[in-house]
Amino acid sequence: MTAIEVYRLRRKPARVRIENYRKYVVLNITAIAGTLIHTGFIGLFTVIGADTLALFNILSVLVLAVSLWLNRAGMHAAAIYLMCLEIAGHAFLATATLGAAAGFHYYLWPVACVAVINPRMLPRQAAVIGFTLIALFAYLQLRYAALPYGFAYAEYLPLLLFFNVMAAALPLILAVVMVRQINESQERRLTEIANRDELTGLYNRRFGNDFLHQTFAASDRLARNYCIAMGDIDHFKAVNDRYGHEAGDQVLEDIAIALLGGFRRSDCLCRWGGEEFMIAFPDTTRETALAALERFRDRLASHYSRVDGERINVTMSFGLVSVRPGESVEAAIKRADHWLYEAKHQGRNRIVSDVHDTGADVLSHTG
Ligand SMILES: Nc1nc2c(ncn2[C@@H]2O[C@H](COP(=O)(O)OP(=O)(O)OP(=O)(O)O)[C@@H](O)[C@H]2O)c(=O)[nH]1
Repeated sequence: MTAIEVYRLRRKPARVRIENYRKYVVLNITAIAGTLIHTGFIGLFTVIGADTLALFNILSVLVLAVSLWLNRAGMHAAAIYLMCLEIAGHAFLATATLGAAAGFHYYLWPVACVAVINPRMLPRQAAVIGFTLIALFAYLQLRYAALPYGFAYAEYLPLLLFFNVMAAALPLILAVVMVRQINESQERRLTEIANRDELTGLYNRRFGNDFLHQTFAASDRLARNYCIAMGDIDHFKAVNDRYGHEAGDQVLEDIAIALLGGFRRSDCLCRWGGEEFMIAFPDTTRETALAALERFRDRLASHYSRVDGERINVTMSFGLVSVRPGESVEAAIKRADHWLYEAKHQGRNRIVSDVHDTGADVLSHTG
């Protein structure tokens, strides 16, 4: 469970489901803000002499209190419908009483917006309700535009219009911002899922390949050093055979954690497949990459996985290449694979790297 989920779990009322927490908070804020606004309106309407409206606002406050209770009880859809009904009724009555110049019919816009984004409603149904509410807005505007204002403090009418337009815009903008946030976070999450290996959380082969293709071109253009290492756990089959597949998975996860702690953030760590890993070192000389791999191999020597009280220690072999100018991703990977094979052949637990400028030298680092 993520930290934010733990926080939500602590804060939410018992009957609100964790996946509805965001909805619960937004509805709560809306209902509380609505209650405060309507309480203010009770005073305002009493002062200007619109007693029917003042009485209606007492009813509005009660309706919003019921909505708050429904929201806390987990009945979010019922809370939304009740609030929308209250706002629409109030907009109608206030406009019919004070005229369109007071701007109460503007509250129909956020109600239409909430109706349309409510996921409980079918899209067609939501569209019909949305258009009906906007049609009601247009009707009120046309019908009551010329209604003479017959109450006290007429000079403050423009101020009331300004307040109503701003207050009505607030939930509208909040709703759109919320939808945007949800969209962006879902997009980020989907991209993460598509790019990551499920077991280890490292990047997967598809992402690794894309990364190599993108960074190779830039590196070549700028004549920068670039290294690639292919790594493979030694005798991993024996781990599976002796301790079981689940223990093998545990070892893979622990290796991934060790890899993440062992290299720079700019290096790209991928699970290439099975028990094979690819590390891309952009903007890095062969000597630096070799030193980093050596440090990692040292680290691995004192690194254990614990499975059912047993300590499992594994070693890894690496093939390292410094990318040649103009070399393709596929050719560089093939060479790294070749030196990995050579490392296995020479007895494992070592790093074998090429020296590309001669194409002949082979450095072998053993434990
Ligand atoms: N537990 C687990 N095992 C895996 C996974 N992917 C691949 N393997 C195992 O990794 C083992 C790889 O075995 P081999 O290719 O023979 O290589 P090795 O035993 O590591 O020997 P060398 O590479 O020659 O040192 C196989 O037993 C696979 O089943 C995985 O996701 N989880």
